[in-house]
Formats: sequence, structure tokens, C-alpha cells
Amino acid sequence: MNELKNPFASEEITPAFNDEWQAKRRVAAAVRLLTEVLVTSSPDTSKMHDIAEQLETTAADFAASPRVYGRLDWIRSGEHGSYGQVSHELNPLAGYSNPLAPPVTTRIEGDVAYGHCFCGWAYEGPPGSVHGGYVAAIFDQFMGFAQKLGKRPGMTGYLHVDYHQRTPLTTDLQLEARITSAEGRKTFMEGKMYAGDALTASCNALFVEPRQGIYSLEAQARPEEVFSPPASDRG
Ligand SMILES: CCCCCCCC/C=C\CCCCCCCC(=O)SCCNC(=O)CCNC(=O)[C@H](O)C(C)(C)COP(=O)(O)OP(=O)(O)OC[C@H]1O[C@@H](n2cnc3c(N)ncnc32)[C@H](O)[C@@H]1OP(=O)(O)O
Repeated sequence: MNELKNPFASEEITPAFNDEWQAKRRVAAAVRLLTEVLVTSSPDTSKMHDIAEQLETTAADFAASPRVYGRLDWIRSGEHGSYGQVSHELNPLAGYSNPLAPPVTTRIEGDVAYGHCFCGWAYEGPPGSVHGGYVAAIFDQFMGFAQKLGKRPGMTGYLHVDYHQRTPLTTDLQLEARITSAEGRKTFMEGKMYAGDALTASCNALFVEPRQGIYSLEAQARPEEVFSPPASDRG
């Protein structure tokens, strides 16, 4: 399968589809940086109000450009890439063009998937440690990608996470996943998260292929069935 069309392709190995996404990746990186600075700095209050005003102006400027809501809307014109390419950019855990994404990157080597992730201070749960909900979200994304190891990718049926010790912030986190068994539409997997040599969390997950296959989700979804905000919110 062409990597660029593959929704499971990792940002680590796939460049931006075009200049638009390259530029969006840059904006996303700036927003990520802003988030990190926001939660780790203490300017005086009046300076913060000034910063807020500048950012509000920037957001309003940005919002005046043509708006596109949701992946199906993004692919409609054909100018922004395929469903896979757009997902690749906007995925909330792995998309370089989505500032919510830490991001999680992944690669396949033989029958093991490897990945990594780096969580800054905005992800703090317990002191100095990644919030457990983000640990689970990182696993969900990573295991979802790692299904590429198998033959019948699906949606997460369950994700059981064991938290062995706190997962440190500002540390390169290494991820590893394997398929443990597969049975019809069901793929059972295990995953591990390491900080250096320390196993901080592990998971067991079941992914279930939809009856018509994973790509049927895209084909079945009609634009009118997809949530979009009222016209008044479209800026
Ligand atoms: C417009 C979209 C286009 C997309 C197209 C491109 C694809 C690219 C994809 C991804 C790329 C990036 C990677 C991201 C990764 C992120 C992953 C997520 O976060 S996924 C979101 C969270 N998960 C859900 O929202 C699932 C919601 N649940 C469901 O949709 C269904 O429940 C589903 C599909 C999981 C199962 O539905 P059934 O109708 O097939 O159910 P039955 O036939 O009863 O189950 C089949 C077998 O699975 C077992 N099963 C199902 N759920 C189970 C569970 N929770 N625990 C244990 N067994 C379970 C059942 O017992 C059954 O087993 P027996 O055949 O009898 O042996």
C-alpha cells in the first residue's frame, strides 16, 4: 500500500502531503510551544492580558480564512489530500498539524511496532508525571497503528492499561506493541511504554474489525451525517 494513502502511516516516516500541511505543521508546532510556555511561565498579569489580546487577534485573523470542519469535509475538494493523508495530519495523538498531538510516532519492524512520544509540562498529572488519561490515549493511538502488523485492522473494543510506575514528563517515551493472537475480526494485542529501561505502563487491547472492514467506515459516512457546527459559528 502506498504509505501516503495509508491512514496508519507514521509522521516519523511520512513528509507533509503539500506546502499547506507543511505550513500547518509549523503553526501547530508554534501552538504547542505556546502551550508549554503557558503552563510553565508566570509573567505579570497585565502582560498576560496583552498576550491574550494578541492571541485573540491572531485567532480571529485565522478564523476569517475558509473553514473546513472534519475529515470528510477536508477531502471533498480533493485539494488537501486523501482521507488517510488528512488523518495523518490531524490525528489528535499523532498528527503533526494538530497541536493537541504530543505527537506519537510509530514504525513497524518485522512483527513488532515501535514508537515514541515526548510529553511536556502540559501533560502533567501526578507531580512530574504524565496524566494517566494521556498514557491511555497514547496507547490507544499507538496500538491502533500497530494493528498494521495484522491483517484485519479495526476499532478499539477494549483497552486495559496497567500503570506500573509514574511515567515521567519531558522524557523520550519508547513504545512497543505486538499482536498476541487474532481470531476472525478480533485482534488481541499487548503494548508497553518505557522511560529508559523502566517499564512505566503496559496494556492489553482488543481491536475489532467492523463487519464491512475498517475502510467501510469512511465509505458509509455521508457528509450530512457528520456533525458540523451551525453556520453562525463558521467564522
Ligand atoms: C469516518 C471514519 C473513516 C475511517 C476510515 C479509516 C480507518 C483508519 C483507522 C485508524 C487509523 C489510526 C489509528 C487510530 C487508532 C484509534 C483507535 C480508536 O480510538 S477507535 C475509537 C474507539 N473505539 C470505538 O469507538 C469502537 C466503538 N465500538 C464499535 O464500533 C463496536 O462495538 C465494535 C466495532 C468494536 C464491535 O462491533 P460489532 O458489531 O463487530 O460487535 P460484535 O459482532 O458483537 O463483536 C465482534 C466480536 O468482538 C467481541 N467484542 C466486541 N467488543 C468487545 C469488548 N469490548 N470486549 C470483548 N469482546 C468484544 C465480540 O464478543 C465478538 O466476538 P465473537 O465473534 O462473538 O467471538
